[in-house]
Amino acid sequence: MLGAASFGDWIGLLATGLFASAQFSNSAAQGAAFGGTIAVRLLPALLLGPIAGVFADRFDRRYTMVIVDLLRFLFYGSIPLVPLFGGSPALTVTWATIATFIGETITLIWIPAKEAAVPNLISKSQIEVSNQLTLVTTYGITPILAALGLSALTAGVQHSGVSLPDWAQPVQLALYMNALSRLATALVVFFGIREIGGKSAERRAAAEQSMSRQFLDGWQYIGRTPLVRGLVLGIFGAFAAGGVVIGAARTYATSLGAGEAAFYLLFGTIFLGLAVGIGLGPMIVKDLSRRRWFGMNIVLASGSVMFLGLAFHLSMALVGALLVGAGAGMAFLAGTTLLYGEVDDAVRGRVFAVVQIGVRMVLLLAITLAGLLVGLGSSRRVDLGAISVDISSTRVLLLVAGAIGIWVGIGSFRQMDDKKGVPILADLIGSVRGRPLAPPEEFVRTGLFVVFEGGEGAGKSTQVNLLADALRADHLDVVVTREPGATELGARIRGLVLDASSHEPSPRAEALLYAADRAHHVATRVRPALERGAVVISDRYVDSSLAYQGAGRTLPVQEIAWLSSWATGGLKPDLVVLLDVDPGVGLGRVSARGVGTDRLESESKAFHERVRYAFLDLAAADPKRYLVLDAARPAEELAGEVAARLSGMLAGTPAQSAPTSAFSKSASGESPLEEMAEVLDLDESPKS
Ligand SMILES: Nc1ncnc2c1ncn2[C@@H]1O[C@H](COP(=O)(O)OP(=O)(O)OP(=O)(O)O)[C@@H](O)[C@H]1O
Ligand SMILES: Cc1cn([C@H]2C[C@H](O)[C@@H](COP(=O)(O)O)O2)c(=O)[nH]c1=O
Repeated sequence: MLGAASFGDWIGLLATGLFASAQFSNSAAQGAAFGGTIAVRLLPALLLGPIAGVFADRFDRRYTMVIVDLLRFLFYGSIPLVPLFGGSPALTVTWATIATFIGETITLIWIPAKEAAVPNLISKSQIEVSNQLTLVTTYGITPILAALGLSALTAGVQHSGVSLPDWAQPVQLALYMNALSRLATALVVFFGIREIGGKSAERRAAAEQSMSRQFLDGWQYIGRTPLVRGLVLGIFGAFAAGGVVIGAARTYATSLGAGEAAFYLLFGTIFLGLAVGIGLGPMIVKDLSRRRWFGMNIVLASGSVMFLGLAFHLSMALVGALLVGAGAGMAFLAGTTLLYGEVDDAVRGRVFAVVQIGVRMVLLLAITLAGLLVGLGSSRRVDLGAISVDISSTRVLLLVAGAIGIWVGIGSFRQMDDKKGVPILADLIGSVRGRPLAPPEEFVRTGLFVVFEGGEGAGKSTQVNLLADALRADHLDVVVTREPGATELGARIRGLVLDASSHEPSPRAEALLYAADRAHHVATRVRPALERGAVVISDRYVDSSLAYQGAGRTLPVQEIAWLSSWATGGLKPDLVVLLDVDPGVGLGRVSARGVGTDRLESESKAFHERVRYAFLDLAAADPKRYLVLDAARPAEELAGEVAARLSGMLAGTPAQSAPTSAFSKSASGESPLEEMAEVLDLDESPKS
């Protein structure tokens, strides 16, 4: 219904302009009448806008919408009637202007009432889709349909040769359509959407205040609520970027050496981008945090404005314009969706009134200012060998506006980020793939988390024990643990995944079992120990899943990474010691133990080769966090290297400042770790 009404509005906007200009035969008067009527249609936003929101919050929204629509039906419907009753062209245009002005003025009361009512009708999860639908129909489909419909009507009548009576000319019909669409909306809202009516206790209480108090309260609410303030400013920023491009488009097209058609092409491409962004954006980013997406889109729109400033070919400019539109559209969608969800019902009307008026003002101002500035500036052609570029005031303006926009975008991203610490690009890529990254679980981590990784028989347990003994010898709080099987639940999971006699789990089930063991292990053993400041030494952790289930079983490594990150709440080790050994050597050590092999140890040589190289790749990707050791070397030498690396890391941790610490000196004047490190005459500086 709203789509139909929006169609009526757009067709009405065009028709009123055409209707006014058709009253004159002189082309200058026609132009003035067309432009003047359209300007009048936009002007009321500036005049009545600020108090329109108060109406939406103060009075029953259903009645407000119905009364406004009935009035619009009467005013818009009266416009084509004036000449029918013998009105002169001057009177007709005057009345068209007055009726349009009144109609548009009261529309400003209708819009916030509608915007404020919608979130009460649908669930939070449906808000974005509903917004998408509204924005695409209002700004994408219906204006195009209106323009096409009107021209088809006019052309159809001209070609048919039928002479229609004065009251049934295409423009008149369009105006009746505009009026009737309003009557239809009034009837639907009154009879069909009764839920919009009534007022919450909060709104009833607020209505006791004076209108001016309510008006001020609305502004104060925006000012003191950081999220709402950030959203409102961000939305304005995105529209300012779009406005600057539109305002500068004509001279910009000339600077590209392209003609008048390029201007229309750029203009149209921005709107195409807007529609694409609003229509497809949510489908692409899926569950990405909307707060993050909002800031990212402002940066995208502004960055694209800068790109336009540098583009030297029309094809580049079109890509830039498409991205400006897409960024602005997606920012607007994310912003309004967040506003719908975050703003209380009692002030929603006022906040949305500020947004809708602000957006119009910013757009108008940006277009006008940009037009003015590019008009004032001059241009110089620079030859760069094969290509020559126009360095004009237009381009400088685009670069400056883009840079300011990026600054605003980064600011709003920082202010609203709800996933602090989660890398932006990885989060975006993960979301596009359907697995957004989770923010790390918050906890005060004072201990140190050390993990030993490697293939079968690499010597992990041996090194874990050597390190733990050295630390314990100095009465440090040390927790030795392993995966899978460190907890009671984990022990049962270990039996399920490793027992060669039990049914073999499918690769995905195996990955989930390891993840389940890890989730429980981290929650019940690792985190509590790290919280109290202990040194936690684990025999295997996340990398084992990446290597065995990812590379070994050839499951997608990113999916395993996401699963593990979810299971651990993002907990990463401080140090991973990778004991690298040829699988043949490691498996030889395992079989030499003479206790048989488990299900994974029995896997093929190729499987274990893949596992080995996956471990090495992981270490190469993050060398600061890893210590890679050749596990074919004697166990004591390896322990010495681990000790040397660790002693550097323990400095400054609570463990070190404990009354008895790894650094408390023995009779020889050295701590146990230092003594271990001295086995190989190693210094204490961290190595990778
Ligand atoms: N550096 C080393 N050089 C030679 N043998 C070693 C070395 N380190 C450990 N070993 C021996 O290799 C065997 C396997 O060692 P360990 O149990 O520590 O390996 P692991 O990596 O924990 O094995 P798994 O993968 O089965 O858990 C043991 O018998 C151990 O004594
Ligand atoms: C944590 C983890 C382990 N595995 C495999 C690796 C080994 O074959 C066994 C664990 O036995 P260990 O000899 O006691 O180290 O499980 C795995 O495939 N995925 C994992 O996440």
